[in-house]
Amino acid sequence: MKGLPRVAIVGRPNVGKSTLFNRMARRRAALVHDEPGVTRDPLEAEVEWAGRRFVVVDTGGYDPRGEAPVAVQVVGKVHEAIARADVLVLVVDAQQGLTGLDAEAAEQARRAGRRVLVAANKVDDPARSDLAAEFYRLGLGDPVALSAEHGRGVGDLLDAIVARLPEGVEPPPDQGLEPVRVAVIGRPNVGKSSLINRLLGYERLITSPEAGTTRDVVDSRCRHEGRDFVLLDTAGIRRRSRVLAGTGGDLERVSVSKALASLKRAHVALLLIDAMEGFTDQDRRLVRQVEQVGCGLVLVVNKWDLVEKQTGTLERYEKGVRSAYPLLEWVPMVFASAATGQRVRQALTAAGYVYEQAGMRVPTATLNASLQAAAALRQPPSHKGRRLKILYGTQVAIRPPQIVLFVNDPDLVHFSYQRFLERHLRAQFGFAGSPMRLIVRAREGWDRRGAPAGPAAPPRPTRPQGGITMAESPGRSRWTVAVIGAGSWGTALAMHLADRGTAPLLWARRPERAGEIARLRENTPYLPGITLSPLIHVTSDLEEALEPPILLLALPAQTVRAWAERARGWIRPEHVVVHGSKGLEVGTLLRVSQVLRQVLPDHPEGRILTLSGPNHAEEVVRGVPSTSVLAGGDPDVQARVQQLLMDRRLRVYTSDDLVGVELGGALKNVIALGCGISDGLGYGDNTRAALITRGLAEIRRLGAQMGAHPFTFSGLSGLGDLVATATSLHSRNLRAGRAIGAGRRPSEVLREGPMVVEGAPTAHAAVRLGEQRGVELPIATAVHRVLSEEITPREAVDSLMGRDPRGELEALDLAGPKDDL
Ligand SMILES: NC(=O)C1=CN([C@@H]2O[C@H](COP(=O)(O)OP(=O)(O)OC[C@H]3O[C@@H](n4cnc5c(N)ncnc54)[C@H](OP(=O)(O)O)[C@@H]3O)[C@@H](O)[C@H]2O)C=CC1
Ligand SMILES: O=C(CO)COP(=O)(O)O
Repeated sequence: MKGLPRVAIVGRPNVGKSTLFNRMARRRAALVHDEPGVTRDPLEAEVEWAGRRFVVVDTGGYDPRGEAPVAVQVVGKVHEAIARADVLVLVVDAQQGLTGLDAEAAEQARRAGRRVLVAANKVDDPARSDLAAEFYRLGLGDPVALSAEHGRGVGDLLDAIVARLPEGVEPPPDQGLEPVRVAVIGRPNVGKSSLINRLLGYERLITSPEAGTTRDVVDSRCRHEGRDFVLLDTAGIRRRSRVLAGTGGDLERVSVSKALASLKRAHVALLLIDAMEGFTDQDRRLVRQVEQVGCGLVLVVNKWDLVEKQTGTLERYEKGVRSAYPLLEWVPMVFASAATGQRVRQALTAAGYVYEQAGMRVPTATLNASLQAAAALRQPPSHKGRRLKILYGTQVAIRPPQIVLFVNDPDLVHFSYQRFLERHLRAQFGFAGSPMRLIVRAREGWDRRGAPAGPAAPPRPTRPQGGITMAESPGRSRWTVAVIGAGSWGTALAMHLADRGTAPLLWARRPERAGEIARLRENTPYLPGITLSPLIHVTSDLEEALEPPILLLALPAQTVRAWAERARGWIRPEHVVVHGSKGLEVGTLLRVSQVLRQVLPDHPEGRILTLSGPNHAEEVVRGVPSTSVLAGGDPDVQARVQQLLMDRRLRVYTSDDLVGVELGGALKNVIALGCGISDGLGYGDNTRAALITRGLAEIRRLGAQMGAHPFTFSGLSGLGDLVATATSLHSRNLRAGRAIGAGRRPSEVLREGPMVVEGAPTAHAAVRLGEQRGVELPIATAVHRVLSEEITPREAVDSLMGRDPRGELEALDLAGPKDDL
């Protein structure tokens, strides 16, 4: 709702503001009750009328004379809502007539300098519109006579509002991800409203130590890690019996039933418990409630700052809570403090994760392989000589995941075996934080007592190979993520995402290429023979490509600057930019993340990352088990991207060594070229092993000098990627090197295309970097001289082998100055 004009409904208590709000928002969300002052927290809703969209805000009753602490806070909230509004609707009660408080509220509204409309409510009898005339005296123009209760006159009011909205174009309706609806639940006074205030970043809801302050279900939107969340605040949930017997009366009962109803609207519940009080019976009941409703769960241990800690306190605490209820074993726990803000946002990260997990869909083939493995691990039970047979299983629903098991005889499924199966499936697939439904059915055609009546073929799997896919949720835009660059790597990444159920947008720089890929559903020059998933939307429209919050850049390193300059105008601060380029910029000697930061100086540093590792596009696209590493960015952003990409085919690690990971990925290409040259010359495995090992030594030397962690080069983006590139026929660098070693002219080989040979420009940059920083790089220098046609491949080998004797570990600086570029 960001960017929409705002309309605030104001007025003294009990004039019918909430009823009017509900009419305008066409819903029954605000509590409507005869007791004055019921609505305390501002409610918001998006309204569309006569082609315009705006946000309507319901405020608490304006009563500056009220002395209760809550009444004082309400006045503050009303002022806040007025200050943020473009148009004010002052609601008055036409049946009661003009009161002193109406006049005061009108004065406040006038002073705010906003456009004001007077809504004379409760004109239930159309013949009595004259009742509204009296309010003309407020000096705010013609009052609109209406009856919010019956809906009469509300259209006229909406017309009048639209006529007063500021000029301008509202942003298009949000086409991003479906917002994750989060219900914040817990016993009274565990800090629900404080937590929400923290998450929203400003005092949005009224908090008070008085139990039961938040009487209404209040929806509030916020964004976290590029995703929208709707927080549903609830009344403190108490046991129904206590409420009924308690003192709150009617109003409290309404609040509690609405709070429970909000669980039904939620994707994920954040259950707050009080760290000092521990996990209580009431908390257990709430977990059961969540499990019955079927939404996801995150447990937030609030007030953790107040707990005295010794070694192992957290682990002991966690163990105790998890053992209190079976589902809790699988639920993310966040130890937070709403008072200090500590780890509060992690609760949203966890909620996003649980949302994704609950939407996971396991292909039937994978599920059945897992069920077979389970049966091998633990023999199914038998009774009176008959053994349980699990014929096949299939996942029939998500949120929560529902798996139907077809068996020979459901009576043979003992509770403990069902529990074992659930544990086994969770251990394999996760479904973290989500209840899981295992439904056992007798397969039709099976005689309960004996053999099959017909062939028992399992249903055809939806995808030929295994792997887990994330379901596309209703309303979830296809564009969570855009892959920028439709070469080999970009296409493979897009396919990987699509296989996980995330519909990506794939940007190709040339319209004709985008058109061809879209038409053929194949990227023929780069990944021939691979049929593109229908979930991939191909575009060459850069503005469209920059809509999604996550951008995965798969561009040649030398082209990143020009692309970022073109994209700059559309890149928003919330964009997470992950680049997969493996190279150094020749002109500036910068790493690609540095290039991005130079072009986008105001972009949050925590949102620029790199993904690197031994990942040949040709193999990733086939789902060959692969590993990769994500570096840079804030840990929570890393976690989000990790979660976006990771599954049982691509295992994604994280690292905080951006310099090392980028340098490893860039420089291994140079060494791989060298290995190719050696192969082309007809040398053998000894030479390749020598080049890999000594090449890594010089990468580490330069890296350490630039502030990288030396161990990074023994990792996936160092040794791992070097081995993959220097030994695989998929590698363009290796192939180019081989052609050159075999006698072809480097300039000709490098011009051939269409695929980029990153090692060539990077060799040039590396040599200059080495000179600048006084680091010896003999292999990179030899490769560079061959590529520039200064020396022949054979001369290069002679020059390397003829160097002065030295110790193997000589000049291996393990720590150098931080890279300050
Ligand atoms: N291939 C792989 O397995 C992996 C590659 N990488 C890295 O990813 C990056 C991209 O490699 P990869 O996809 O393999 O490269 P490819 O050679 O397969 O494709 C290059 C892509 O870049 C596009 N391109 C070329 N020039 C420009 C430009 N000036 N502006 C924008 N786009 C341009 C090409 O478009 P067009 O077709 O229109 O020319 C093409 O889509 C490299 O840094 C590489 O090292 C990382 C991991 C794995
Ligand atoms: O980086 C790659 C694999 O990890 C791809 O290497 P090439 O660019 O040499 O094909």
